Amino acid sequence: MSKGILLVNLGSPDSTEVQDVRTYLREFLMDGKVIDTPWLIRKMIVELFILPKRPIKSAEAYKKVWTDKGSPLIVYSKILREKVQEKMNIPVGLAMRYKNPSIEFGIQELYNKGVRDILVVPLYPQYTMSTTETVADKVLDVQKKKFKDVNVQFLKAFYNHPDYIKVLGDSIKEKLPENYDKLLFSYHGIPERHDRKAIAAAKRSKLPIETYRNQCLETTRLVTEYLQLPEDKYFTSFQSRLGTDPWIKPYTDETLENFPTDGVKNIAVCTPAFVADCLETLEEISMEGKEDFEHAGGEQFTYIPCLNDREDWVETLVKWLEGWQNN
Ligand SMILES: C=CC1=C(C)c2cc3[nH]c(cc4nc(cc5[nH]c(cc1n2)c(C)c5CCC(=O)O)C(CCC(=O)O)=C4C)c(C)c3C=C
Ligand SMILES: [Fe+2]
Ligand SMILES: [Fe+2]
Repeated sequence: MSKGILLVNLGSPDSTEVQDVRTYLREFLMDGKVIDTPWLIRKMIVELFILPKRPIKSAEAYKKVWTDKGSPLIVYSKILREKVQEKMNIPVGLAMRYKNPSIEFGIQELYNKGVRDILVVPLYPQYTMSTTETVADKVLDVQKKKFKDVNVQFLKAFYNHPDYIKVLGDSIKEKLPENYDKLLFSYHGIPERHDRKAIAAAKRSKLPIETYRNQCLETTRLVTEYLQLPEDKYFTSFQSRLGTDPWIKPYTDETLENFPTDGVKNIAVCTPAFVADCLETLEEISMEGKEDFEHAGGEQFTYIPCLNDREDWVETLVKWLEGWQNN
């Protein structure tokens, strides 16, 4: 059967217009694996409490990072796809979980090229219900409805894969200033409840599972071991909290505000839950986070970019994908 690859990332609004941001947020937040309440309650939370005002604020944030070619997340994902395609002799497609190019479009493109056996690559190093699981649900849903003769498989989360740890470690080493007080690993957060659900599901199925929080801590542990950093030189925190539920801690915004009072004035920040720079890294961390840190008395803030289209990251992906192709 003819093989192909589908890279999948989260997705962005089609433009920075408030209406486009609202449509995007509606699709994203009405996903039951993102806001995991019964449908009616979710609909009320999203329509009454989030969608009236949040799109206005988010549209302003998107405007600060938008490029001539569109959203950074999509632009970097497209370049990554092109570079991986250049090195592979089977079709490589790209899709977004929300908005465009959709998963259905991505599978259709591969299908039109004769592909009937697809490896889906969720571009998230750590797995959790609001990322990897929802990609799998959507792909399987589309496959059952429209592509019954297509076989799909999924690349496993790679948060502890030695190849990934090496690429991430090298990307950090290249940007880490000589004199810094701490390297902050800021991961996207999730509600604590999502990890509790993962533990409960693992117990029921008797399968081993790492919570999302533990996967993040493991990525930090392996990278700092690779870089031989002493324990007092790094810290892990969780960003992008939404709503009033408790999310996994410690929170990045509080960490950045408290660092200077604790004598931590020169920092570098990396964001290993994201493989491509996006709103959450460029605006929330490298702009807002930097400003809050400096306002609290911080002196030096170095943002370490995501892997984006780094050559060693492209080569690593190609190595993994060829492993599947030749299997
Ligand atoms: C309940 C809400 C959210 C959960 C859970 C969540 C998990 C989660 N998200 C990412 C990756 C990204 N999130 C991005 C933006 C973003 N995330 C949420 C909410 C939740 N995320 C919102 C509302 C937004 C939109 C922006 C905003 O209004 O603040 C992005 C950036 C998208 C872009 O266009 O650049 C990414 C990437 C992960 C990895 C994750 C769980 C681990
Ligand atoms: Fe998010
Ligand atoms: Fe954010």
